[in-house]
Amino acid sequence: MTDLTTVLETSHRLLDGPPTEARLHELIDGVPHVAPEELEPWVSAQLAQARPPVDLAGLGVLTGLIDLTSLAPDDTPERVRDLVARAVRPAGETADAVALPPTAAVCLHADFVAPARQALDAADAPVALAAVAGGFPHGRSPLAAKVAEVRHAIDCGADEIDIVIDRGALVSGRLADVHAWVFDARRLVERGDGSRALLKVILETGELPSYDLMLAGAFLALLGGADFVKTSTGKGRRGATPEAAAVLLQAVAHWEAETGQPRGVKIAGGVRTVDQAAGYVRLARTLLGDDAISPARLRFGASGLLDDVVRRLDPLR
Ligand SMILES: O=C[C@H](O)COP(=O)(O)O
Repeated sequence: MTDLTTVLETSHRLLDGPPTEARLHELIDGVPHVAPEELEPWVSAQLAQARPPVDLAGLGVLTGLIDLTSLAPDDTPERVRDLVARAVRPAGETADAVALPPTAAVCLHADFVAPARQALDAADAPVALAAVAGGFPHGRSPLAAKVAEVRHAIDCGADEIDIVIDRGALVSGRLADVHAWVFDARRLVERGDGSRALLKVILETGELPSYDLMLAGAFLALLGGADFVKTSTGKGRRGATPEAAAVLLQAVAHWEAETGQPRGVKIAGGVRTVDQAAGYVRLARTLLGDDAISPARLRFGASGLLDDVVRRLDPLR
């Protein structure tokens, strides 16, 4: 895991100084441009070669990449406990339960971290607790409120924090503001005992007008210390698309080439079927390599994907 000093040193090296507006613009201008006329046919060709998993092992790998999510306005502590039980034992209390591993994480609103922590600790299973925080889904709360929400989630025991970028700042070219909020959040996920939570940064790609802006936002998030860049909140007009995921994967590949630091991509919003997920896995494998097909590098933030995984167990029982 990259520590805060490394984040600062890497940023200083790439920018050749502090994160001023001018230096950030220069850096982002140097990130390879995404041409839609090349990206879109390339993505289609990749998707045509995707092979959905058909056996228990393959479905298990996919399960282990899921951040099982509930971000409904009418969530309750009871629903949160059910979600945790499902994440821990995705196939339920049957003999097949051994066939599927736990999901990578559960992902919840920040006010449900405490009951989820309790349930996860009681289950003693390797499932991380992720919370959306910082004015999710729009990020338009005052900074003090965003800070307090992230801290609350950390203090209640979150292992991972999903924040949204300042999209207005990105779209209007205020790159220093985009970077500053990510870096603030990166500092906030540090705990008093020297450990820290993971930071995932949501671009809300479905609301961004160009692939270049997605790439710029993702690269700024990585520069600010994001462990993962994430496509969507699931609350926008459009969730993840294979093209947006490919752009974020390219940003992570470029980051790794420049810094030697591996980072991850979380694909979220509207991923409901194993076939869809297989397309994204294909893109990740092609752009980041086989080793990236692990929860340290690839996640699916999804409320319904696990249902399809479990459905596909039926013929195998
Ligand atoms: O971060 C996760 C998303 O909110 C999940 O979206 P979904 O309900 O479309 O799967």
